[in-house]
Amino acid sequence: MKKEVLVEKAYEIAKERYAAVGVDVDKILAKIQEVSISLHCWQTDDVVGFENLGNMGGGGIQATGNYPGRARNIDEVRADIEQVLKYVGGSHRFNIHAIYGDFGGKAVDRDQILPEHFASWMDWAKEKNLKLDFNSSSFGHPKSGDLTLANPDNSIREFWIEHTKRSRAISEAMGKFQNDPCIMNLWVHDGSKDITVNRYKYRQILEKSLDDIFSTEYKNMKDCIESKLFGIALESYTVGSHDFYMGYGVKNQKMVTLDTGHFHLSESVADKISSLLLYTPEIMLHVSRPVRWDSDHVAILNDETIDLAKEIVRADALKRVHIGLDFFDASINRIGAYVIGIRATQKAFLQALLEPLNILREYESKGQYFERLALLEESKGLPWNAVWDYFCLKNNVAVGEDFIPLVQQYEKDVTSKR
Ligand SMILES: C[C@H](O)[C@H](O)[C@@H](O)C(=O)CO
Ligand SMILES: [Mn+2]
Repeated sequence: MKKEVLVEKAYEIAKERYAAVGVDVDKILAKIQEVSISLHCWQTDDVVGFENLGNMGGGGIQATGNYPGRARNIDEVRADIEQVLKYVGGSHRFNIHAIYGDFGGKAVDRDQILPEHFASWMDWAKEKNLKLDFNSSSFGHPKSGDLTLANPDNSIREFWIEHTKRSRAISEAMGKFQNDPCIMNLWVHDGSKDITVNRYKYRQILEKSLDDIFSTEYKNMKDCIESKLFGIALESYTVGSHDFYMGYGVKNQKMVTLDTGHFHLSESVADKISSLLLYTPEIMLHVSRPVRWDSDHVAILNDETIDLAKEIVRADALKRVHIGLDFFDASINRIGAYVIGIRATQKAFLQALLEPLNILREYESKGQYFERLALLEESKGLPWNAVWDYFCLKNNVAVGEDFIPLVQQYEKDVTSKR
């Protein structure tokens, strides 16, 4: 029997199976189609960028591995992303770091970047039906050091404030161009390798810098601020900790970015969703996979990602939570890495949407906790994968593992020749 027919048959059976627990699968299919994911640009090239200043590395992050074929220029990034998009259903976004500007071979320092350096990205995104998001870049620069926006040295701090203000202006230009708010993430690695006796002082400086940066109001961009547990070589102290940004975000009604790799490994990021939703307008996610530390492994369909998606759906917050990816694995085929991570994130949200929530909530309201636990357990085995396959089929993208040979072919034809 043809695979298409099998997928359609399985979908019809799944529909009935889900209907028995009160879930309308056709409606869920329409919802998952709307779940948009912001694809990070930096898995294409191991977070190097195109600044022509000589990326210094460092600044709290590090891509590991040397799999051949990383994108070496903007055209290769675009070609790779276009390839990735062939294997994922739905319409998505593209998230650019400031160091990926189209600088035309010139050395443009970070306090000099302008919207025009991103004009070709805007045109490309429009052509590909992608909306853009943006990030200021504090790492990999001679002025990165241990401290940027929290630096007591005026000239260094002002340099980074200027960079971040310009990044916001670029985000505004992108948002206006695409007629949809561009979300700008601010993550700085600022911290200390060893014990510091100035925790309060650096946080005070960071707060002042942020107040200055955010003093310009924009209509077409939204800010989000990302904490971290620690950066590489900055293990003892992080100025922008979760507590810091949680406080800043609540006080100033800014979006907080939750990167799933930025917490203690046994800490539940999913559990943070409902608290943040009560006190901040929206949330940004960086879906990642920490292995023992913030290792930025490719996102997979693990309990953490499923729980995160479930908490968002249970809070009816799909419109208030923006889903971005953040992993950079340089040890495997990079196009394959994207496809796995995007599809895993979509699958997690599909599972969340298929949860028989009405019955589960009814049980809970009546104190029927055995029944609640039993249905939670049984619903893990409901045929969500038949719905997933059907979603892929309807979107004309590879069903199941069929994308593996396609990614291999692109490697053979394109990336292996770089
Ligand atoms: C390159 C990204 O901005 C970076 O990964 C940041 O989001 C982060 O998570 C740092 O650990
Ligand atoms: Mn991140």
